[in-house]
Amino acid sequence: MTITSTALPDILTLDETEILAVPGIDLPRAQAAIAEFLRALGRDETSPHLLDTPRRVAGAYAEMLTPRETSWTTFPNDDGYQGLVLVKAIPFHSLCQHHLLPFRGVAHVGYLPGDRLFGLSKLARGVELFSRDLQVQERLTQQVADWLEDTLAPRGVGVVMEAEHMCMSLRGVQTAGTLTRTSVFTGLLHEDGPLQRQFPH
Ligand SMILES: Nc1nc2c(ncn2[C@@H]2O[C@H](COP(=O)(O)OP(=O)(O)OP(=O)(O)O)[C@@H](O)[C@H]2O)c(=O)[nH]1
Ligand SMILES: [Zn+2]
Repeated sequence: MTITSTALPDILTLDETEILAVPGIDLPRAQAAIAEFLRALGRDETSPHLLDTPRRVAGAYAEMLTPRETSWTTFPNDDGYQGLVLVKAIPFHSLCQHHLLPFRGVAHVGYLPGDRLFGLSKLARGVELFSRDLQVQERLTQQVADWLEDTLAPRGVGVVMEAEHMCMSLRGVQTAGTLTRTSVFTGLLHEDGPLQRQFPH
């Protein structure tokens, strides 16, 4: 069976068998835990309306915690391109480690190439790789920046993420629409200047 997301069609198409194969995810156990969770919330998980819900919820969380498999091809910078490579407005979603609720928004990821280049799609895949986890936005932003540094040894990296946290929108302080912006700039992008200002702000 194929699980697809209509909200973010570009991001997810995952087969349930892939989820079962992810180390650390025990789908039947998660399903039993959700049934117990429903009972603890005073809901009758045996009612016809909820019969399939534990399976669906377990599958949904497994999907949200599983990045798609990919290869991480890099290319030599044969033409000696020196300018900024910047992919803007990459949609992403992650799960807040405090409440297990989603936060979602856009990431702007760029680097000043050294000897090697990434295919552009890999910048979006890198965001996905670290966002399919229990996260805080600060760590997620730092991890994407560190991964680019470690993989490409570029002359500078910039990662800007802007997201709405459902734990702030739907509960607690209930400030729907609030956006949190985090950013990491390294190397030649570290100093605020014309290069850094190419990132949306
Ligand atoms: N720094 C940071 N905080 C986050 C992130 N996601 C959620 N939080 C915050 O984590 C905090 C958890 O605070 P607690 O006081 O332990 O939990 P809480 O009682 O549910 O907090 P309230 O949301 O204020 O009701 C909250 O202030 C959340 O807004 C994130 O990505 N980064
Ligand atoms: Zn939260």
